Amino acid sequence: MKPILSCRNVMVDFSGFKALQGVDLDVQNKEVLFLIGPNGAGKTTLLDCICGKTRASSGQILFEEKIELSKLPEQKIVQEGIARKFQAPSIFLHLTPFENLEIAMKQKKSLLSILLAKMTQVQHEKIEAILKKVGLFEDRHKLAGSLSHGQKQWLEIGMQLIQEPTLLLLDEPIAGMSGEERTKTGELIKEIAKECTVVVVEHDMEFVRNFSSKVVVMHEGKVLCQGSMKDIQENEEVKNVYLGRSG
Ligand SMILES: Nc1ncnc2c1ncn2[C@@H]1O[C@H](COP(=O)(O)OP(=O)(O)OP(=O)(O)O)[C@@H](O)[C@H]1O
Repeated sequence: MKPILSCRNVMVDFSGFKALQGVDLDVQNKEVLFLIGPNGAGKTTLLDCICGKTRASSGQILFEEKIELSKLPEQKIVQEGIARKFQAPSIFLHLTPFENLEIAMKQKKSLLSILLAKMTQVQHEKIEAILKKVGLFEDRHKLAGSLSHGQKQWLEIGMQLIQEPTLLLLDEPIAGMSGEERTKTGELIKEIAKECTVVVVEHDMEFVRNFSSKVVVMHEGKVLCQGSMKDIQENEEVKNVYLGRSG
């Protein structure tokens, strides 16, 4: 099977500091791939390179076998179907979940024109479907600022999903969440992966164990190893650099 995303020898140099030192990674269509590894391993930098926030100093990042992402501006990468959710939610707290999704759906217009413009029935239904998917339908008319931390994160995921991405990048999506919210987020990721490939940066090993289809371990700007969670846990190098001897 051809990978949906293929990174070859990707390097990032921050004024002499080599944050990525030749990353080779294939991501298959509709898999839930977890990127793990010690602090500073380069996980976030790799997501930044894929979505165009950071430029690779060399190497290739090929999307859908033909689109060279390392040459494209961020907005064009979004248009190609790659969505990125950052750690901190960037939702409008003084608007409702419904309105937030409305804005995300019509990204390029001004805030006022979006809220004044009439919505088609199809658009309305699309927003409602996303609200149901992320578990916010009941709360769709509350102020987003009054939602729990987990609900705010789900709203932001919904704002990415409404763009109908092919590849969704999530950076530590369960940070700060309660146990119940973590499980719901894992279930949501599994649901999303029916239609979209998902790459998740995560430190919580229980979460990775429960919801990953593939795990990639990064260390010092490179891929150290990859496989199932079981493969990873049995790998001696991974035990040494990350999971510890008891891991
Ligand atoms: N803009 C930057 N300028 C200089 N160095 C940077 C920059 N961004 C990241 N780094 C460095 O690059 C290395 C990789 O950082 P990155 O955030 O990708 O690691 P990470 O694996 O995501 O770590 P964590 O798990 O702590 O989030 C770190 O040493 C970091 O300090």
